[in-house]
Amino acid sequence: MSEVTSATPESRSPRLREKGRLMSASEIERTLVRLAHEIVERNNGASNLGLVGIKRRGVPLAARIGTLIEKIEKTPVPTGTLDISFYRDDLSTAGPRPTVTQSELGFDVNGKDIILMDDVLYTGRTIRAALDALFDHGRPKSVQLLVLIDRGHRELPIEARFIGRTVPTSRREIIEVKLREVDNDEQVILVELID
Ligand SMILES: O=P(O)(O)OC[C@H]1O[C@H](OP(=O)(O)OP(=O)(O)O)[C@H](O)[C@@H]1O
Ligand SMILES: O=c1cc[nH]c(=O)[nH]1
Repeated sequence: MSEVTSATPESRSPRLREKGRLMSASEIERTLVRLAHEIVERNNGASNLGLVGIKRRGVPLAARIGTLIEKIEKTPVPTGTLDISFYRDDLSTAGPRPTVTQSELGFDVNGKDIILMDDVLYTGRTIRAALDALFDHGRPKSVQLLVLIDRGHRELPIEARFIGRTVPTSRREIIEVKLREVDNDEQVILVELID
């Protein structure tokens, strides 16, 4: 039986089937606590750190990890946001009017050890674009990548230093990260494309 969801083939949404929950809200929270400790341990403290979240879900991750590091080290960590939609190398497939927004980093990245954060690492193209955007703001001492989920299938030589969970996936699967600040829900689920 074929599924018809709209008048034209172009506007049909792919059918998705939920395969299971990978992380609950409390598992996400515990993972972020562990990652905050790892960041501090591997950087000998937090004094030279700057946190940068990639819109959309990297932003609440950076904010939460910033709060956790502040609790551990008793010092605030500069935290900013990158919106990389303008820098993606696949704009032609991103829709007719991709949004272009100014990034508000809000602190000087020069000489800092930057922890760049996103929810999912897949092909690596978002991170490549984020690095371009970041270096438009200055020259950090280092850039270390943190992702909540690494699902494999890299198309570029990009690896994360801090990983919440490594999830082997097929290309027909999608990881959906839901965070309360963005989605009014909190979990990570695995879904499968069935169209
Ligand atoms: O490694 P990549 O192949 O670049 O994929 C990873 C990116 O895909 C998702 O963003 P998406 O473009 O779906 O936008 P969203 O964050 O607004 O959901 C996710 O949040 C990562 O940023
Ligand atoms: O599975 C994926 C791939 C890219 N981005 C996501 O959010 N999930």
